[in-house]
Amino acid sequence: MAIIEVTDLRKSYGQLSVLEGVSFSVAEGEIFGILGPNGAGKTTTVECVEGLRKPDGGTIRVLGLDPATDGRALREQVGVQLQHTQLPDTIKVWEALDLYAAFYSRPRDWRELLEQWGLADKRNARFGKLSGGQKQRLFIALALIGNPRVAFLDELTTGLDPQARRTTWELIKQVRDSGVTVVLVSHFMDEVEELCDRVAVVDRGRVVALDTPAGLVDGLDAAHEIRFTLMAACDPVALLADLPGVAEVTVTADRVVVSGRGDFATAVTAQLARHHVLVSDLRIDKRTLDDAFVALTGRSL
Ligand SMILES: Nc1ncnc2c1ncn2[C@@H]1O[C@H](COP(=O)(O)OP(=O)(O)OP(=O)(O)O)[C@@H](O)[C@H]1O
Repeated sequence: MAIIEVTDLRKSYGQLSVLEGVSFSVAEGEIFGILGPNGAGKTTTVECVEGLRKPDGGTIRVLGLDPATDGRALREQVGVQLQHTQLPDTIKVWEALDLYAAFYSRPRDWRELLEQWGLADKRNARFGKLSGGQKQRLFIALALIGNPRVAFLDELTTGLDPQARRTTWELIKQVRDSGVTVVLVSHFMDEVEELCDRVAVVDRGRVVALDTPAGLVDGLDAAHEIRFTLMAACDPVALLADLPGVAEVTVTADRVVVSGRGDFATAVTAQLARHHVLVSDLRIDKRTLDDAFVALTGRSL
């Protein structure tokens, strides 16, 4: 079931047209990513869906409600990650959670969230004294305090070290597994690849692709490649060209390049083993979400 439906969303700031017909839907229980270069219109899109900005055209339904007119009813069911400037430096961690819990009729127990997000020993610390990572985790805890059905998270792991990012990813998967739908705005390809069930790539105010991360990579014209050196004479074209997923086999002296799509690497390596073909320097060059992004937008993040 779609929990968010956005159809032909349009928005201009004065003469600047920022959204030119954005459409997508988010299914209940998924982690949905919004990926795009700077200025593509991601924040504008998400803030229209959250009811924080007013669109010029198109329709938005969140849990069947229009955020522009049913904001009050939606606020109970939607969690939004705050931006860094929105808490005073002097507020204590527990006070922030207690304050935000008071806005909701069925809030989560904030002590539980403190434990879950590794902030229990920072309960009495002032916001201004927290590290970047601790602030980030507090913002996520605040987005979840109202027991939302949908959570919007923007730049989830900015400022976190590699281990803290991995921990955050695991926690976000748990949030999804507990039934909360997550909309994630991100600049990080690895994060999107690891977390998102589906991704909308936004560029110049339009959705230029919408698929699973693997589907976006498979849609590339350029295929994955396997390269290896033959250690004894054999005919790799006869052996490999007809395997499922293989597009082309090129041989230059003893060096072989096999290009293909999907999981063709398993078929190729199994076939080599079955025919006792010994190879060396085997390398697999997989296309990545980064490649797909560059192909779709002409830019790298
Ligand atoms: N309130 C505003 N008034 C005028 N222009 C704005 C306003 N908010 C955003 N813009 C402009 O609209 C365009 C899209 O901005 P938006 O913040 O939606 O993009 P974004 O994809 O989220 O970018 P980033 O990744 O840099 O956050 C940009 O050119 C931005 O300068």
